[in-house]
Amino acid sequence: MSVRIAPELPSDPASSSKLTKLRVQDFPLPIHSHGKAKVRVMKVVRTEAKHFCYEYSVDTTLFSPTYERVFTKDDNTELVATDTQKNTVYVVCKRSKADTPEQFAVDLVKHFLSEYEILTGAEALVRQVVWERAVVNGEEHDHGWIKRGPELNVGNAKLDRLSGLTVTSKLSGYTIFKSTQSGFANYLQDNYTLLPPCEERCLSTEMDATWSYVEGCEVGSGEYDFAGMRKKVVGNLVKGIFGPAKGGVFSVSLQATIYDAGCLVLTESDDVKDIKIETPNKHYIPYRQLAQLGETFEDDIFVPTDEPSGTIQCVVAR
Ligand SMILES: O=c1[nH]c(=O)c2[nH]c(=O)[nH]c2[nH]1
Repeated sequence: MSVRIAPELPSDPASSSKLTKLRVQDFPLPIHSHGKAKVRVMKVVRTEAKHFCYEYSVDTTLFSPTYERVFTKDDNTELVATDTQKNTVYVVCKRSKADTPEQFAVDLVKHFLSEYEILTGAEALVRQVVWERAVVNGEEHDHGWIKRGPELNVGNAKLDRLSGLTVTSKLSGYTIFKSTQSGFANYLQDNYTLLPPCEERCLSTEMDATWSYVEGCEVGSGEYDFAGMRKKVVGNLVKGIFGPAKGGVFSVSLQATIYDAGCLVLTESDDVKDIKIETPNKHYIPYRQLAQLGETFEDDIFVPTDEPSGTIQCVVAR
């Protein structure tokens, strides 16, 4: 019978005969971290009456000055492997009662800091896929879901042992279209300008909006109503961009419109400290060649283009 003998690993990696480094000089390492990106998890919560589903893609990042030795000294002692971070996402998802990406992010960073003393900070970025309950014959389905568009609800939590908890919320890929009540005129005209001014155009964008919370908000309490705040912020962004349901509001530029919408958010939500709004301007170009094809352009046939796009963004802050 043959006996397998485990190969002896050198206890001091430096004494190993393996070549592990080529550098001839050490330099400072002012910034380092490690984490796992895009850990995908779907959680299904089943009640008697109906089911709920939560799909997330999570990035984790861990911070510890002690981990400098991992980079510089070939020393992996006490390193929380990125594979372990991935497993943690599944375990915390199982244990957590979170029904928002923000709360799941908070639960994750609290877990990391309470589990591993060596860490000085942890960050979790949680992107939630927006699954909408299907409606059949006017009734909400108990277990059928539909996903529309690239929209994501995102929560980010960063917990630092010294500076505490910071949470931000983000709506990404929110695609909107106005079929009127938009124009663009009075901009600089020079030898490079071809765009004709207009008082009537379509306006479209795939918006990202990121908001942070004023100090004193109990975002770490486990009870904060992130979902309610998201509904209010998104509602005011939509109101700011579209205006009243009958008649709307005129946009003289995307710049003016997103500033207006940002101000509305800050006025209506005392808890929001600032909001960053990013709006790539997706152009719908009038198809005037219709005339050459025996038809008339009546402000009705457009060519959608999203490349190149305008990149219009601002931060509105208190
Ligand atoms: O709302 C707009 N803002 C711009 O800065 C711009 N530039 C452009 O070509 N079209 C538009 N539209």
